[in-house]
Amino acid sequence: MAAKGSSTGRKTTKSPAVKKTGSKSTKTTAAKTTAKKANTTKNTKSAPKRETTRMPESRERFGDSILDEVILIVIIVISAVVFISQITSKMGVVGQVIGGLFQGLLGISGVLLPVLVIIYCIWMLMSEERKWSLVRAFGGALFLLTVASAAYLFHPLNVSGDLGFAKKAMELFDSGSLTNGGLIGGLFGGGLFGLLDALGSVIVLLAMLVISIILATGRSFFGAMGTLADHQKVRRQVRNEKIKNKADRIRQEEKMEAARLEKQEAKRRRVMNKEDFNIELHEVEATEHPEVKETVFRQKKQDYSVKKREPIYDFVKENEMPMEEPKWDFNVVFGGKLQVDELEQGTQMPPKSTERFKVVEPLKEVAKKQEPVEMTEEEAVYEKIFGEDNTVENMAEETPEEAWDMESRAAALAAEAMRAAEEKTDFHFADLEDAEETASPEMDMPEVEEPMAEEEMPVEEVQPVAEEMPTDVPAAEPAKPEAQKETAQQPAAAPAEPAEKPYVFPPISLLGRDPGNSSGSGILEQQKNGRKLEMTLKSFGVEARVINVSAGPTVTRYEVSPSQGVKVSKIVNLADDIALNLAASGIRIEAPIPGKAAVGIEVPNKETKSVYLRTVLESDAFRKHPSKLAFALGEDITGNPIVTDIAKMPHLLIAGATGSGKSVCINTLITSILYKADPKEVKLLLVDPKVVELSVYNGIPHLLIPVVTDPKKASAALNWAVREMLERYNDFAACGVRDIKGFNAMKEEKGEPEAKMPQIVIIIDELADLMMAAPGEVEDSICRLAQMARAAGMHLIIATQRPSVDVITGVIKANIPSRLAFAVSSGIDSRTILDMVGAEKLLGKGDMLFYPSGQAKPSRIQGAFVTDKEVEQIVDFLRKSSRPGYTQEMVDQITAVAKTASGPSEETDEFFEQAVDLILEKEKASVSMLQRQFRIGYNRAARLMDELERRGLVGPEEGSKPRKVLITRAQWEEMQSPTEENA
Ligand SMILES: Nc1ncnc2c1ncn2[C@@H]1O[C@H](COP(=O)(O)OP(=O)(O)OP(=O)(O)O)[C@@H](O)[C@H]1O
Repeated sequence: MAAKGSSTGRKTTKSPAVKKTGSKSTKTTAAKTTAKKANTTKNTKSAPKRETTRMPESRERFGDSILDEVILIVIIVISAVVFISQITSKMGVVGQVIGGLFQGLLGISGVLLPVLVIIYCIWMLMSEERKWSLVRAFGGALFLLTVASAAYLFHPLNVSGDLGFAKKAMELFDSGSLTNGGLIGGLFGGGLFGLLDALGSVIVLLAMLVISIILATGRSFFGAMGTLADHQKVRRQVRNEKIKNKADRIRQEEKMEAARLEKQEAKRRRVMNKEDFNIELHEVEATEHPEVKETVFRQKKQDYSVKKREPIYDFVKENEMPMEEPKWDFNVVFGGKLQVDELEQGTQMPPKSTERFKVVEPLKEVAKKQEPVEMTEEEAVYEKIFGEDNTVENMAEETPEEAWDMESRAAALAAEAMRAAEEKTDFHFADLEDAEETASPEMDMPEVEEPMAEEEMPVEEVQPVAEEMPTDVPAAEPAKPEAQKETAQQPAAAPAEPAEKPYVFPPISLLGRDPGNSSGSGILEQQKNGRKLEMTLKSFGVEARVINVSAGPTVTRYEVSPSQGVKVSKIVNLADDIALNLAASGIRIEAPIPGKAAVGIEVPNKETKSVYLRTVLESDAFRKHPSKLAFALGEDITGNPIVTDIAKMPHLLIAGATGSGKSVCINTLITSILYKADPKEVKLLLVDPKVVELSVYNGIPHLLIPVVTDPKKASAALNWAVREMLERYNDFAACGVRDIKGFNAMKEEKGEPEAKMPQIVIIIDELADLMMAAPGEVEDSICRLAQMARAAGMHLIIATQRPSVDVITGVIKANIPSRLAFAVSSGIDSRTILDMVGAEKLLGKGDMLFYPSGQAKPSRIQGAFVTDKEVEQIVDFLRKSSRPGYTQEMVDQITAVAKTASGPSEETDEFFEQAVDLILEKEKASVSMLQRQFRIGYNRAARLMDELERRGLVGPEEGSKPRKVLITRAQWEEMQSPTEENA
């Protein structure tokens, strides 16, 4: 079909030429009887000539017409006749003549000649390349000559040497047959043999054979050899590929099998966990927010773990953190004396838990083994607070100068003992006694076991029994009941007697120790990911090398150095593709890493690791930090502890979606202060409109006033803070100093250390709630504090889960330079907090971007983790060892401020009269004008405008135009006068 089609096509293209030729021959030859035939003949003959100009493509092709095909068929038939005539005598006389002629001339080659011709013609018919080739014909002839000569050499004819050439030739011709080379073979082969003998002749003939084949086929001999080699190479490659694929398949199957097994194992573990945990719907004890409910996973009630208030955190954490079970309690309380069997006997620990209470070497001995280290004065003090050798024995050996320490630590130990007993029995000593009065350094340790033995009884029964035998408990003399929780909930009613009592730093053992078993990404995984990263970038045309890898607790950073001419933005744009190739949940790209000629690609670890607050607090960075406001933030991307100074920030904005880790961060901040600063040096003002987050701190000595939960009071507290700040400025001016440092240094010099000013940290957990309640006042106070409080030693920490512009207003943002962003839901939120995207890529659970003032770019940090339970323990300890620092007087003072602060805003805004003056002066009114003029928030300005409208002073809203002022100054004065008269 194709051949037919092409032949039709060819005919169509050829027709004009045919026509032209026809007209030309008509002109030259007058009488043409068979014009068509003549035309056709002429056409075939003259075609090559014409086609040089008109149809160059068809000139090269033989067989474009049917006639060509006919010619080829005729040639094939003639060749067949020649061939048959030579192999049989049945072709008659003609056959005999033809046979004799060909065999006489060529011998065996006479048979090969028609065969070759037939093959060639068939090839011509089949092939697309239809052109006669002289070279091929020559190659064929050479081949026949070679064969004939070879036949002569192998089968020489016996020709008499005496004959002349003509006779000799006749004889060769006559004796030509299928077994020899005939006349031509005899002449050429004979000549060759005569000249080169047998070997030389064979070599020449072989050479001729190769040349003839090359010429006839048109294929290069060496090319063919090369192709053969290539074919073999390709075949080998294919075979290798197949083997590789098979290996890959097997590996894949193995992987899938491993994944399946892992899944099964995980399922099994989940089932086991489910058996261990009950799901309870826990209603938080906040009566003001009865709708607040959380689903928590709690360990099944065990006789030793029943407690009224359980911390709320997810069960994974509970599993991960062995500190939940007070291994360290026993170290500290019993100084390593208590043995496992005693414990088991006394506490009825379940077998799983007792593993953790292994025999602990007495700490004193451990201390002895340690090499004496030279300590600075500060470290020595620190060691007293943080060291684990604060056992009773050690305390007994202490000098009288350290008596305060002994006393306070005795209180601490008593508190520990009580807490341990409480944990075991659900019995709260706080309900019965005053820990301070009963603390005694000479505690009789074994007695401690007795209340624990009560554990064997059902929990319900423990309480009455405990009440009946208070003397059984070492630090449990009957005392006036002091309801600590009531203190927490009704702070104003907690008058604190001003008792001069030194602050006892909470022991570090109250915080859980890092078990150190979980790891970040392994080295192998890092190498694999590094290679994948390079390959991925390469596949997108980015030449880059991974030059360094830093593995942090939750993410691993690959430092990629791009080649010359690669745009950094190109790598940044590939973030999603890289995440896809590394099968990562999401990656963040830091381009470039500040101070390095590399781009940081942060990939989440498959296994994340919690950063324990204790680890950071025990680090030199925290211990040796000179500031009392050192904040143990967490660990950076390389796993180094990060400690920052709140005093330098000087104010901090913390924002992040719900559940991202803000509250834990605030807890670590407060805990850092509790471990670093005496209440005389640092005071806290905690504002918690959410009620549940910070109320736990009620009763600690650092608090200026009890935790403020009422938004109205919060705004009053901020007003108080502003006044305090201004008073401090007055004091500075009076003393001729510039800031709190100068003031305190001066007082120290004068020998009046008690007159020193404490630094104040104001912490607001959830700004959004405050902004809703009293937007204008809160914004005003925050701004004034943020602008001026630094020198006065007052610092603001503001947290919010709503990073929107109506909460974090431009004014607030402009005045709070340091930012801490936790995971947020969108790039827009990230921009609101950090002025750049990135926080939306964070992983949650304490993964944060810390952007302090003065730093070029935010740095990624995994926040330290402190559990609610640990916080409770620390607070319990502080409550028992010291008194709250606030007085009723102070609380009353703030309440009074609250009244005045809420007074005018409830009725008429304090700016009302000034607003009237302003609109009368400008003869127009708009909310933005009021905002600008009085520096108040939108809500307050809008309320002011509503009030103006209600009183008929301004007209209604007119879209974007300012409102009309409906009265004149004279009218307003008239309106005012009767009021004044009444007044
Ligand atoms: N640094 C951390 N390390 C490990 N896990 C953490 C860390 N911070 C928080 N988490 C986990 O995240 C959970 C939620 O944290 P947190 O309560 O602080 O969130 P939040 O941002 O305060 O939420 P909300 O705004 O709703 O109060 C915690 O219960 C804890 O399991």
